[in-house]
Amino acid sequence: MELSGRGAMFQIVTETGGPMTLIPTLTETISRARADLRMGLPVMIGGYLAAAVETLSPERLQAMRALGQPVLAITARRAETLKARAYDGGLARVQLPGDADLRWLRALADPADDLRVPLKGPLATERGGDVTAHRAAIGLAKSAQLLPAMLMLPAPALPGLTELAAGPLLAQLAHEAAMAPVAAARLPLQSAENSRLHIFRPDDGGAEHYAIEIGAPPRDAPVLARLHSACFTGDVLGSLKCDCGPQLHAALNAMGQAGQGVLLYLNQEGRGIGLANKMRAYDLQNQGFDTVEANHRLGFEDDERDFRIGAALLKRLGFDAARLMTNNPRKVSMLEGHGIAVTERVPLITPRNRHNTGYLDTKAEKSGHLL
Ligand SMILES: Nc1nc2c(ncn2[C@@H]2O[C@H](COP(=O)(O)OP(=O)(O)OP(=O)(O)O)[C@@H](O)[C@H]2O)c(=O)[nH]1
Ligand SMILES: [Zn+2]
Repeated sequence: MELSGRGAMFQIVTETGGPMTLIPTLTETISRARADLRMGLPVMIGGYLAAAVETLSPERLQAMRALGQPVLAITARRAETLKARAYDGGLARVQLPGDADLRWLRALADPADDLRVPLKGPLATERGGDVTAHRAAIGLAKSAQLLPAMLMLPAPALPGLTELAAGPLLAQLAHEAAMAPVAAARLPLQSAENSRLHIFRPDDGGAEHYAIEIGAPPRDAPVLARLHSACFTGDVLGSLKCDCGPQLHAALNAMGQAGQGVLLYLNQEGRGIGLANKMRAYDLQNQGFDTVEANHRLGFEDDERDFRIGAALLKRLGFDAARLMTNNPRKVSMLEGHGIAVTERVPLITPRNRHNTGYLDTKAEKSGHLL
């Protein structure tokens, strides 16, 4: 490759790959795009200008409307609550009435006021045509833990906006991130003095995950293991609404007593929807919906977690078999499907109280938990 002065300088920096190595990869561009959406900046996806309704400003909405007629892409879950027809499989493209302002868009995206202001329709939705860009945009919003509602408008690329091709974005969002160990240190715990905390970092710019290794479990035997999804409210604040805090401590205590075990602390708060959306879900639960219905009304699936991470981390730590502490059969099958033999499911039953009993019943009735 011919190099200008600037390029030649780059080449000195890159020892092996040449100057192109300095250009962001697809994974890196996606990570940037997530940050853009969270800040309220639109991104370009497959020839569409795509903005997250949750973070869109009135000025940017006005600027988008000046360029043409946008549609609002929402999930079929959210469309169902809004009584809008979803012709595109898992999603719907809602047409914007001429007077639709940011308040209108937010009301469609966020179910907080659904009961107070029930009728948003009738909503007209589009059918036919290629929806790859819309699907990719919804996937990107979810992976940024934003409400899955994206304002979409075909537009020429604008300078400075992050640009992504729709098909590759969709494929990459389904791709498993590689986990690299970054640091580990001895960390004596109340439940087990002989413990180490390992930090793992994914290559996709996503959240770091942790492994607490108790004792020195032999790598050639099934390890007593728990995959624990982050729950700030339960783990840190001692919330009575769920069973997470008591489960975390019960698992660590059991491993401490056994003298060995591995607890993976996966930063998938709120079953993968993030703490802000979990609080939106709690607000809906206070209005009478159960934990599954609340997720659906927000436009999410019941469980948006990626349990492949758990299998990948166990493998990175050198284990290929586990005695898994869980009541969730999906965790067992996901591990088994990804190369970890589960030789035993160890139940992890914690006390009920008047605040968590409905939640536990719903997990048993709708999510197949063995409680
Ligand atoms: N969206 C949502 N997430 C919740 C709610 N209550 C708890 N959570 C989250 O649910 C997850 C529970 O994680 P785990 O205890 O590891 O998993 P589990 O599916 O309950 O399975 P077990 O291994 O049997 O505990 C955590 O990420 C919590 O933050 C809720 O009402 N809505
Ligand atoms: Zn919890």
